[in-house]
Amino acid sequence: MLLQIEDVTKTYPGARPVLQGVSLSLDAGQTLALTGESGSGKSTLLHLAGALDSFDSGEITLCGTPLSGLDDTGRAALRRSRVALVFQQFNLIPSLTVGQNLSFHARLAGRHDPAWTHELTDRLGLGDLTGRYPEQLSGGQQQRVAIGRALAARPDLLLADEPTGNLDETASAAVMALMLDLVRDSGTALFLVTHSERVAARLDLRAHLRGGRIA
Ligand SMILES: Nc1ncnc2c1ncn2[C@@H]1O[C@H](COP(=O)(O)OP(=O)(O)OP(=O)(O)O)[C@@H](O)[C@H]1O
Repeated sequence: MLLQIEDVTKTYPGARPVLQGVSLSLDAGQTLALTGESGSGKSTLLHLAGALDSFDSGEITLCGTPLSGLDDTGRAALRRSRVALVFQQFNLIPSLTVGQNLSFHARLAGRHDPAWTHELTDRLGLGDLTGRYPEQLSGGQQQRVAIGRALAARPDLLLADEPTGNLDETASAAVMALMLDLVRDSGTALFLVTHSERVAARLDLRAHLRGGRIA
């Protein structure tokens, strides 16, 4: 099991509980779509799964490591070696070219593989854009760079929070199709937060959050 979430609860200070006993699991290479109304806790759960934040009770085991026993430093180390993230905001580094952005995280993690980065660049249709800066790209192109950057380090788990939320329908469909092809071919597991039933239907597993639980 790559990711196991067991009876997890989470309350932000001064607020009512967001997650109230959530359990789900994901095998290596599996894809999971998480849906739920706005404010139901989808991003919160995704952040917990990626060791980005702490939780109150229950357990999350990522790549065999129970997260409850880790402090911020331990969580950061696990994240760097195993997890990649793609958000609605593309979060590219503005002062780096497309080519430099693509290899940035893989280099940081000591896992830069030029042949794989080259393949990603080609398959994402970014070959002619590697010398440009993020501000010189369309939204769809920027998100393709963000996906390439995320997968360049060959993570075990890709966490994607509404990755096509800022794109129009055509760009959104193209980016989603590329992301799904790439995660399947590279054996990366995908935990995807989406509002789209059509996208959710294409993944292996589905979970729906309601009232702080998986419905
Ligand atoms: N850092 C925080 N501090 C306090 N409350 C927070 C924090 N982050 C989220 N919340 C609250 O927790 C609840 C769940 O938020 P979350 O972002 O996980 O929902 P979501 O399902 O991803 O929503 P959306 O679909 O609108 O992005 C909301 O009521 C939100 O206001």
